[in-house]
Amino acid sequence: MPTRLQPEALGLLEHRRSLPLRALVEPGPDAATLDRLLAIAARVPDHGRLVPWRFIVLEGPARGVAGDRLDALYARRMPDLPGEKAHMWRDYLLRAPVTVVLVSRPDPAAKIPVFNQTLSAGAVGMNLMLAAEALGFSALWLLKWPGRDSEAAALIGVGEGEAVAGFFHIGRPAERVTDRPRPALDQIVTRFAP
Ligand SMILES: Cc1cc2nc3c(=O)[nH]c(=O)nc-3n(C[C@H](O)[C@H](O)[C@H](O)COP(=O)(O)O)c2cc1C
Repeated sequence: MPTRLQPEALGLLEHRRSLPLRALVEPGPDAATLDRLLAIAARVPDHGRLVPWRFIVLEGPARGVAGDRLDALYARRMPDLPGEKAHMWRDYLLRAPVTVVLVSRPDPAAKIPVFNQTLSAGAVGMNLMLAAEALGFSALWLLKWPGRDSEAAALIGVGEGEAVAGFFHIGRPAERVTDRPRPALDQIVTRFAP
């Protein structure tokens, strides 16, 4: 088959970069667009077709409710928390119009190694980033305390045996940012020379 370049796809792959949370603004994706975005995100290599990942969508007022619950737990954990941080997780979750929590749920009893299953979740994350961009949005992949603490993660519906692979904050891009340094190929590529 002849090679067919896809310039738009290449442009996206060669120039995409993350924006800061403050630059992800309303309007977020509507329900149909978010479904499309998640369907694209889920189109990844998946050894054994185990679907070892899932999504939890935080949108609308549910973001604030989730944030309040996280703030309450955070305050219990940190009795000396300064007053100005009392609502930090609420503020965090209300920044972007939509946040998708990507949950990794490898099956340890499966024949497929857990590592393979975990890598598949990472692939979902990157696909989600690219899908957001292709649909006219921008996404930021973060994994802060609410995703790393199992009790906090449970407050937003993450179960036992599951782990948060990332919070994907999605919105319209309100800023342009210059690229960050990328690794030089000679630092990361070697050729096996027997
Ligand atoms: C699993 C994962 C977790 C991350 N968590 C954070 C985070 O908590 N805070 C942060 O500043 N950046 C975090 N990052 C990095 C940002 O997502 C962002 O990608 C990076 O700063 C810029 O990359 P890009 O412009 O190439 O997309 C994380 C990245 C990954 C893959």
